[in-house]
Amino acid sequence: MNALHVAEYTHSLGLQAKTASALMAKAPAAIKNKALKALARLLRENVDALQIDNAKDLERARAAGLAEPMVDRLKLSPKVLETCAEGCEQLAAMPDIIGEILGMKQQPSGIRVGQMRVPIGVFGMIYESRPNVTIEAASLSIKSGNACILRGGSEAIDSNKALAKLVQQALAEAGLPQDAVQLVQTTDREAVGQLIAMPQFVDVIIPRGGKGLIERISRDAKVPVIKHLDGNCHTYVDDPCDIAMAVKVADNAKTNKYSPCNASEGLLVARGAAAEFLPRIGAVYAAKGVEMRGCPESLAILAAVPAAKLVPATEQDWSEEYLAPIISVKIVAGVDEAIAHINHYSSHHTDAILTTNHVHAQRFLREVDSASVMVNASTRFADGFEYGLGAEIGISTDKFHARGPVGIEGLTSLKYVVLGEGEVRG
Ligand SMILES: NC(=O)C1=CN([C@@H]2O[C@H](COP(=O)(O)OP(=O)(O)OC[C@H]3O[C@@H](n4cnc5c(N)ncnc54)[C@H](OP(=O)(O)O)[C@@H]3O)[C@@H](O)[C@H]2O)C=CC1
Ligand SMILES: N[C@@H](CCC(=O)OP(=O)(O)O)C(=O)O
Repeated sequence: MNALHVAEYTHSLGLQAKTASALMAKAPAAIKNKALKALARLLRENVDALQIDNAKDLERARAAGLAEPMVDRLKLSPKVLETCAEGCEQLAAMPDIIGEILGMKQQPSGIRVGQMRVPIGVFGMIYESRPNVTIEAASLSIKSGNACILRGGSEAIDSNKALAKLVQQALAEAGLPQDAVQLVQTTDREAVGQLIAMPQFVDVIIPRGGKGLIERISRDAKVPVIKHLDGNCHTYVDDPCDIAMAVKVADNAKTNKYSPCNASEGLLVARGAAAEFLPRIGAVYAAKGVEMRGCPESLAILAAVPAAKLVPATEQDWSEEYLAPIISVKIVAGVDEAIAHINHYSSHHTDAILTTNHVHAQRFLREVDSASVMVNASTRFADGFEYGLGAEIGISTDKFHARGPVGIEGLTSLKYVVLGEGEVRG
């Protein structure tokens, strides 16, 4: 496709989405739930076929030398597909919030004023090469009565095309417009440029990705944006803290999975806890092959850990999102320095304190300026499903409209509803 064809193609996706969105906005809950249940069934019926399409993506990715954590996120294993199917069923079982009226109150003039929850309309989403996101985004879009245009990562194109076909089949089975969920079928980035510049069709753009994507969106978007960007997340081990718990949580926060945006990339340790904590977490990371990029003081302690991969940290490391078996390690004086470091270097995604001091915990929750702030829990929990939202569009690193994991509510807005009996303003 040349640039002109990409523009025409993206324009047609926009027009179709806009038309479908009007039908989705008034679709009854039972019909939307029928589509979600049909999608769950189709995912289960097509596990083998989906593996074949996914294998094409995996083969290309391996041939291109994609890093193992990135290959891992590309996989559509039967387990991943079952989780997607269960997610659709869970969304179907959740109450429909579209059309609900909140806070209706009579005013001195006699009119009653409340707010009605309505779909946003059409959202365009650009996301990484993780094909299960196609199902999470599609299912949330259906449940929230929106239409969407999905542009997944180019490495996942075959998997995404196969999944999008099933989504459209499910929509058709339920009698909903197939164009309510459309996948951009080309990997040409020109389509991204078009998608973010069609305010006549697209109400909001959700970019889910790293720094290259941020730059493009900031430069070219003509549509409102809810950013879902990089995660330079921290775990701060306080003094005092339960050291055994801190080792378990800091291990999970880094090594449970390396590619997600909610994995911890920085480990801060209070000076008073370092002598006891660092050798223990150092041994765990060493056993898992995690490289530790430390400040001089932390390296002096970690040097005693057999087989530890130690590298002196540079200034750049404090800002780095590795998405790999690497973590930066810094000893800080205490909670004040930890909060200051996080507010300076973190990407305001998710940060955690591990402590037994209530005042320190409260200060961390109030003073750390991130979308999720946690006490005694792994940053890996920053996820819509884990937060009880059923599924997630992603983790918003913006402050407006939606912040943190975004579920159904994040895809809606509230409009004012005014009910009168002929009142006029004096
Ligand atoms: N906050 C959140 O919810 C989430 C954030 N992330 C973040 O995403 C990043 C990891 O994913 P990664 O795949 O490396 O992210 P990228 O930003 O490289 O890619 C994400 C998507 O953006 C597209 N893209 C990237 N740059 C451009 C550009 N200049 N113009 C047009 N499209 C572009 C990619 O397309 P193409 O395939 O063509 O490269 C892909 O579809 C990490 O920073 C991670 O934290 C990941 C998941 C969730
Ligand atoms: N909320 C998700 C994070 C998804 C995420 O960041 O994905 P990716 O960057 O593709 O590895 C989870 O924890 O499963």
